[in-house]
Amino acid sequence: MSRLIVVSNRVPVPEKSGDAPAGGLAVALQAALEEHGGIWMGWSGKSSGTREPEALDLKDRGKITYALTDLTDKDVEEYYFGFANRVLWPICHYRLDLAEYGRKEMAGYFRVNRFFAHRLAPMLQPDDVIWIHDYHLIPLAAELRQMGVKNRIGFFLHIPWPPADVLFAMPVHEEIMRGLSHYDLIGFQTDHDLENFAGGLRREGIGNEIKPGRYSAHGRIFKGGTYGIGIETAAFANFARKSASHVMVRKAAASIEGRDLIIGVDRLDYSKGITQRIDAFERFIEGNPGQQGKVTYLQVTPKSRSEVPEYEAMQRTVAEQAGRVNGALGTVDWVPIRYINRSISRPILAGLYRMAKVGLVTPLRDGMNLVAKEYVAAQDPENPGVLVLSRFAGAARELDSALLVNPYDIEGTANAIARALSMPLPERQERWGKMMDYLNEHDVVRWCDDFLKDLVA
Ligand SMILES: O=P(O)(O)OC[C@H]1O[C@H](O[C@H]2O[C@H](CO)[C@@H](O)[C@H](O)[C@H]2O)[C@H](O)[C@@H](O)[C@@H]1O
Ligand SMILES: O=c1ccn([C@@H]2O[C@H](COP(=O)(O)OP(=O)(O)O)[C@@H](O)[C@H]2O)c(=O)[nH]1
Repeated sequence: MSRLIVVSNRVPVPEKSGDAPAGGLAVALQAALEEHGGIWMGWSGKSSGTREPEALDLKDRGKITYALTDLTDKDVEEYYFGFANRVLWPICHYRLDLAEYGRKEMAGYFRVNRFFAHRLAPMLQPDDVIWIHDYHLIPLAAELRQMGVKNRIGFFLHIPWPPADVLFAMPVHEEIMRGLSHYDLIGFQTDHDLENFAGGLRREGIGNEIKPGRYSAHGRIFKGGTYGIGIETAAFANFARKSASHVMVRKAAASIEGRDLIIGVDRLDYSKGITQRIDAFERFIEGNPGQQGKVTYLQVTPKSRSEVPEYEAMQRTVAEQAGRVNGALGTVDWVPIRYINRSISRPILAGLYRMAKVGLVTPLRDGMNLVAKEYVAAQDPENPGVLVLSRFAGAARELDSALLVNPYDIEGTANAIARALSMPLPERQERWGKMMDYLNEHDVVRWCDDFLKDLVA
């Protein structure tokens, strides 16, 4: 394959060549970029204030060039917080009630995509393969095509794609759908997302599936497929084993004083179902008084997108709820919920996952949910914990040996927690073994290879 050009809103730039990347996606894409040579372009995460951003900041790391651009305050406000995270994010997570449309934000979104195209185009060579990631950058291919770029361009959506009736509530859905038709391959996390996309094309009368995996719309023919993102399974399992002796993990283990640990790890986001999960935990304790004082529920929840009002409001809601439940259920020597509002490093997280008897992953809607996969990979094969997983996470399409729950059903989730905590070892091992086999085979490197193979075919 020729050079690979990756574009995503956020770019994990290593400090120096050979540094360990921050997570699975970075590992896989950096490996692919190393192999073929290439560029990873995106937003620096910084603002240039009211001034036009300077030229791209280029950082060479081996065969990879990281190309970062600042955005103006107005861009960040309208493109990132405004349209991407207050319109596309809620719509794609089926939350029509939370979408806040504004002409200004929509214009800002398309303007920033044009700006990205103008910065990227001069660096392109005719046989480069371009891979664009996520909802922030849907119109980027259309902008590049407008400038005469004929390269193969693929797009992977990390979040869900909604059914037609939800999508059509978004005023600019036609432009968004048209934008997608400029790609050569569109990848979704699950078959449900792909079906929703095809349904939207049909319902709008703008296109259809002309043969399996091949679509026609807006006068273009393109491919669509399902590529559920994986993790670095073997590496994660390995460092979970080592993390057990990490000083912070040992301290955490000592502090729970032999109680069973239940763990939840999520960005503070309304899509993650955190309030319903706390309700379910409370219901579990109320329904199982014998568990009082015997379990600790650790909820790790770093703040996210705090400038968006819905996220800011959630900070208060979840903190108050955790406080209320602790007040109602706790005793002088037992705090049922430990609610942590900051990010924990992956090595420590891996050790905590391994210590936890139950991994509670109950989003109301999620593209994939890598935490679910990491929790499984981190388990001790001799004594694995149980994953309680929302049927509405993309991961549930793959990890069907988890205890699948409907997160809106508080009683059902409470029962699943009880069942997980009392599950006999042979059943735990059987369920875990099936999930681990799947994760070993479908790791993040395979995800990357599968997508790129189809893109260039
Ligand atoms: O960049 P932020 O605004 O701080 O948000 C963090 C990331 O959130 C989303 O993650 C999604 O991708 C995961 C990997 O494919 C998937 O498991 C998860 O279900 C999705 O929610 C977002 O898509 C990323 O672009 C953000 O960087
Ligand atoms: O304190 C934290 C919380 C989360 N994560 C990582 O953030 C990612 C979250 O990915 P996921 O797909 O579950 O959800 P997203 O936040 O992308 O919607 C996972 O790799 C977690 O290990 C982390 O490193 N520290």
